[in-house]
Amino acid sequence: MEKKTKAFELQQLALQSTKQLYEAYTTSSDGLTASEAKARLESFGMNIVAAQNPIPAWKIWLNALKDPFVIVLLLLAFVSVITNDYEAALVMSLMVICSVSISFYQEYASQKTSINLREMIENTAAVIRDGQQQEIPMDEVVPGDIVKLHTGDMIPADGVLLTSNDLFINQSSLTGESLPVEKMPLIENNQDAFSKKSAVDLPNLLFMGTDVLSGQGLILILKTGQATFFGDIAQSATGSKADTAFEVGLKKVSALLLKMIAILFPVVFVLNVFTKHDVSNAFFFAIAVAVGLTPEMLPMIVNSNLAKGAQRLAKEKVIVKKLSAIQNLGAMDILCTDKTGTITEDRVVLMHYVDPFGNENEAVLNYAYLNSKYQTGWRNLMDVAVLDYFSREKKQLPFENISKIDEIPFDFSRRRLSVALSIADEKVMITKGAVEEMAEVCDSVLINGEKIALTPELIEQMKAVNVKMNQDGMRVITVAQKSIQSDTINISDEKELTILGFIGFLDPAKASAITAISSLQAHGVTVKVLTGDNAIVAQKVCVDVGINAEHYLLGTDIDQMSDAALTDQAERVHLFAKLNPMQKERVIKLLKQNGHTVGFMGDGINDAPSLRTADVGISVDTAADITKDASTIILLEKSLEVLEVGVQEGRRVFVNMMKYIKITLSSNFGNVFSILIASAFLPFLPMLSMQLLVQNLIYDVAQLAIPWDNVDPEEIEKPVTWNMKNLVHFTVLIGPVSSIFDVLTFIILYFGFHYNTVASQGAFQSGWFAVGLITQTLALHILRTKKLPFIKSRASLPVFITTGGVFIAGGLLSMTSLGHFFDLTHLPVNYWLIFPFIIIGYLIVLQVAKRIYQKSA
Ligand SMILES: Nc1ncnc2c1ncn2[C@@H]1O[C@H](COP(=O)(O)OP(=O)(O)OP(=O)(O)O)[C@@H](O)[C@H]1O
Ligand SMILES: [Mg+2]
Repeated sequence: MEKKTKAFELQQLALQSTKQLYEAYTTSSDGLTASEAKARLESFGMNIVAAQNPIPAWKIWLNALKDPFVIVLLLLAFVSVITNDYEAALVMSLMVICSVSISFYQEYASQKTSINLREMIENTAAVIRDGQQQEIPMDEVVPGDIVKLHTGDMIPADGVLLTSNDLFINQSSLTGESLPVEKMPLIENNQDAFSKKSAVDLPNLLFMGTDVLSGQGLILILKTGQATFFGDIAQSATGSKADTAFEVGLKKVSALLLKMIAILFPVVFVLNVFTKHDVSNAFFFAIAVAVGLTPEMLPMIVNSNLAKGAQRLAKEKVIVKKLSAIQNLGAMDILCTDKTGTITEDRVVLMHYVDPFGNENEAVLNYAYLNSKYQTGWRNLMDVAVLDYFSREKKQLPFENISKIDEIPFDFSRRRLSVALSIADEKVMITKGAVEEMAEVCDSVLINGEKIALTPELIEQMKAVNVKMNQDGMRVITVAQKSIQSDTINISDEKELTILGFIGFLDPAKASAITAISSLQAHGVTVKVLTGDNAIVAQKVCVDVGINAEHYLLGTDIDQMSDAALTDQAERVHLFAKLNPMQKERVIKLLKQNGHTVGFMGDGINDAPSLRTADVGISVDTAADITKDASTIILLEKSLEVLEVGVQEGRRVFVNMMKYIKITLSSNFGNVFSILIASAFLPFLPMLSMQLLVQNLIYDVAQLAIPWDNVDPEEIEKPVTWNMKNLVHFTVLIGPVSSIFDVLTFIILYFGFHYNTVASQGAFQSGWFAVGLITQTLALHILRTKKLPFIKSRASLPVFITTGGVFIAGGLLSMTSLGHFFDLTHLPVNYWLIFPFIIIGYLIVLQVAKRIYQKSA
């Protein structure tokens, strides 16, 4: 309903004249004043949608309270109060406070980290205020602002178009339609046609969440933030990126555990009712068992691991926009990258301006300069290089009276850029672009001021000039021109052009790319180059940085291949040249489908679709807004070296998270057996619900240190991926080891110490409490590494500290009167003499089981 009214309101506004709108919004073509803008920001609020708002602290507290562990504790506390056991109630309340505080803190801190990181990469909008154009953070745009739009910009908020120039918008986030839509302002003679259209189809309405594919425009902002059309759908749009393989695996594990709990709960309950004839105790015991099996720490450990990793990466100038991207970074086994700025220097330099035969020619430079200077689309490295050269060499144009008539912006399928100028009253169209695409639209060449029709010989001669330049690693662009009559130009005018000559840019391989690429390859990441440039230049650069580019595929080649054929080729080929944005994306999609975790690194607006499709989209801070928006990782310095560091960190995070999951899953699996056996045979509960919960809490706190743990270098040598089969195998093999020693403990306590009556249950429970706590904690040290624990691989100090904490807590509870709160009793000295042997026996068997697992995995 609300969406409808929003649309309706926008529609009504869109049909008003500019003058009416200026009045309604008390603004003008000079924009708002700074003070007015400030006042509006205060009354309308920041230009952000609710989905981007941080979760308020009270909600995080509430979420922490919703934890099953906490609920059971509260329930037990409540029962304790009813049964007048105030001591127990007090203890349980303390535990609740402790647990809730920890999870609140973790959750709050990871949210803060991710907000801080996001703030480091800011999108800006070009607003006109006080008659001046200025860049302001996009979230400070207010209704009434006038905003200038260019190729590659995101539309900052909902607005109405005032003027436009070949403006094409991608509205797919709103409509799902991926074809570009042309937008134009309302003028007298299109009013009728406009009034019949729905809001999204109105050519003069632009919406937040969409972006400029090409052209320019000027818009008046009507609605900002949550009031925008996008406001309501942002939630689903931002959350739409598919789960990472890790997240999928995590969900499977959680589902598995839930199933285990669902089956176990009734079984444990019924068994204990029959054997102990105490319904309420049996019920609470079953609940405590269920709580013990719930991996309540899982989200917390995962989040704090990721936040920790993101902070470390930020120090390396790698900004992670979405925390879960770190998992994919660690799992990535193919990195696709564009060429310019990634494996070549970030600066392209103009080196040559030559006529069709390769002789230096000032006219070629002058025309190239005019083209770059008067185009207003996205200015890329090559345009910058032309302008730089001109000013650095203090060149002067030999003409006067230049005015601009029109332009056709660059796009990645034409690979050309045209401007129409009037030079001393003569109208010319100047076009520059990729050699192959220019050849299609030129029919003559200018040689010594003379226009000569193209002949096969001439074409051969020019090709030789190009190839020579390409082989030297130079990218070449053709410059051409023709006289025109009309005052507008469009794509169909790009024909019958006369070639003036070529400009050559030096785009040399980066020295640092060589080491970075070999190191990535050594660590199991294959690097592939996906470029829009031609094959000869790209091949040269690939050879320079150590990428095997003997075989390559062109955009035109892959268009003729079936998905299956291309998948097969894409596995083997490392260089793809002359690709348009859609072709780049297709290669990535197919590699992904073939089971790889694929990263893509690019900085152009042509890279946005690929960045979105890749498992990890990597871009740079200087890239266009839509490019940054499509990426999950932003490098503050564009270099493959920091990426290498990022990959290592991603793997480290992955390994640490996996540790927790493996250990938790296997120890839970083992506990299931122990509890079933104890439930069936003992005349009393093997442990009180309270004791189970305390044990659980202590153990959980100990695991909080895992994100700070060391990782063996061998474990991050290769990409790390989720492997469900190995995980199940590990669980089934390792889990029962603890059951064996639990049962051994039961036997010792029951038969050796004769704790076999309800009256002596306290001692029995205390005995198992100590064994369970210590074995689970030490298991962490054995299972955290593939190597010999303590000697060949040592945990980090924080892990040792928390482990020590468990020992102290366990000792205090077992040996001092503190344990009485939980009905734990002192055990005879004899038991403590046997205790170390149980523990050591367990550790040895566990180490052996781990070895067996490794041999078989
Ligand atoms: N501003 C421009 N004017 C004319 N032609 C251009 C311009 N920008 C790019 N081209 C042509 O289009 C081709 C493809 O563009 P570009 O090199 O930016 O693609 P890409 O896929 O991003 O490649 P890269 O891997 O080098 O970044 C260029 O090789 C060049 O021939
Ligand atoms: Mg590029």
